[in-house]
Amino acid sequence: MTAQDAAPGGPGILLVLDGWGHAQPGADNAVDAARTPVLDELTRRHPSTLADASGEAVGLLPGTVGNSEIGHMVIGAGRPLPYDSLLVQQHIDSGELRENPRLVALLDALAAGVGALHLVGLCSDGQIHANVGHLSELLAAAAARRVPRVWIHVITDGRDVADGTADTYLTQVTALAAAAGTGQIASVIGRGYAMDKAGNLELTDKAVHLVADAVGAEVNTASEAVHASERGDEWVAPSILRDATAAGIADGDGLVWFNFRSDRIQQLADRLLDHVAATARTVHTLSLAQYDTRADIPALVQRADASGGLADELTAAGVRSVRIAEAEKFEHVTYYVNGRDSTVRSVEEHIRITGPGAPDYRARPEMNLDQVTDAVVEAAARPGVDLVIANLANIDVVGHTGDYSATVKACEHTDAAVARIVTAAAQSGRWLLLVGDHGNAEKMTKQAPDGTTRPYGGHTTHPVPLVVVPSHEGAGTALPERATLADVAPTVLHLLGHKPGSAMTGRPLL
Ligand SMILES: O=C(O)[C@@H](CO)OP(=O)(O)O
Ligand SMILES: [Mn+2]
Ligand SMILES: [Mn+2]
Repeated sequence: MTAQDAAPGGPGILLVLDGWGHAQPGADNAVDAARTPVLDELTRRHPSTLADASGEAVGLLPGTVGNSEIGHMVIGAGRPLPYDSLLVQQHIDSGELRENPRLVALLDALAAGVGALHLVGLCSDGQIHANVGHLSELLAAAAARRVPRVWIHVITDGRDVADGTADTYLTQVTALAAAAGTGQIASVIGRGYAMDKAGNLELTDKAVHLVADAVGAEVNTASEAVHASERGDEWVAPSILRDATAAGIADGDGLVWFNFRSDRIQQLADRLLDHVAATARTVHTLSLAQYDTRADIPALVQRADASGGLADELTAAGVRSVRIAEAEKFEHVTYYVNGRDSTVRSVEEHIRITGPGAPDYRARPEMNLDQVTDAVVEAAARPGVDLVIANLANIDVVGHTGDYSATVKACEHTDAAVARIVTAAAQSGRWLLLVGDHGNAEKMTKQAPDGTTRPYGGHTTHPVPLVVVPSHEGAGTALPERATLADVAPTVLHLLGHKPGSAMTGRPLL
């Protein structure tokens, strides 16, 4: 890319409002109900549109809700990327998974050595971290290779799907095992313990000792464990089935992780493998899709290449960017926007805001938003910074509590933060592009399989608002009626005065 390619452009701010989706006004639309005068005014006064952030528009299976990983990867890549859930499903549908040489070798070794197979993963069809449907293929493969014993370690959800649905998924797991002719639920634990990603190792260790050593509350049935939970499906206590107290990992066993997303299972995977090795056991382990673990876990399905996006184009053009988010979403504005690349490039500065976490954000919908906003305002004031890329986590993270009023507050806190950022942009002659990464807070209830309407803190297939606030009044033409997240990077490059990257299929929206 050379200077003469440059269109007129200048410095700016790319601001991702996580979980900021668009839907018609309604009783469960917290985004619409919240008092957000600044966002309302920006959307009214400046070029804005709706961007598709789910399904095939971003590289997911049709009808699949968006998620932060693919959302930020596509925002950075400027093109849809086949996501791990899609690649795994294709591998299953083609029959390749069942014949995958790595899987066959593991299963045959267990059959020959009479070792047990442990299957560990989130059991729901939320399609953000896992799909319980993938379990059936693994069970079928184990049955076909005559593995003598298959233990299923269930992680319950309540976050990607409506809370209070874990029992339904347990029934589904039991049915899948019966259909495959192999597999038995050995343990049950909530994702709050097993899928912590914030370094709360006391939570992770409960899952480690449950799966590795069969240490947990003894229950007669998995349902008993679910119904005993006082904090919903996400926090089902670590429980071991009475007829599976021998289900700990024995030397020579095999273990397949069936979450296709790494970020919330990798802490458990590393911790469990360390523990097993430290107790003189060898476990042969595979993951359905690639993990970012310290341990080298061979994957059955490889990731799509996500290079050639914004990070590469900014580096090539010498455009300096500052990345800012609080811990919950820090990897999103660095690793994922950069195409699953943890390199801190010479033109990048990464600022991770830490502050008091809260196991329950209902009580703290503001999270660490003030500190994040301070950092954005400070970076925007620096002339040497061409681009600020920041994520405001509140609408999504508080949305995941499923608590409508807390989520309304999260939207209102976000609006106040946007007000400060708009002022900072104007004072430093910057344009500002605001966009959601997927929907969440615009739909806070969902019908459960039993027909009841329940609180829902999960993601949606709704489009997300995309607003371009020009660097000076009067600039900025109308945007197309509809866009996708793949158009964000080409638009950011255009606003900076550069052409889209050659690998980008999205287009500049103005
Ligand atoms: O919290 C998470 O891990 C998922 C929901 O399970 O949300 P997001 O994709 O926004 O990170
Ligand atoms: Mn998100
Ligand atoms: Mn989310």
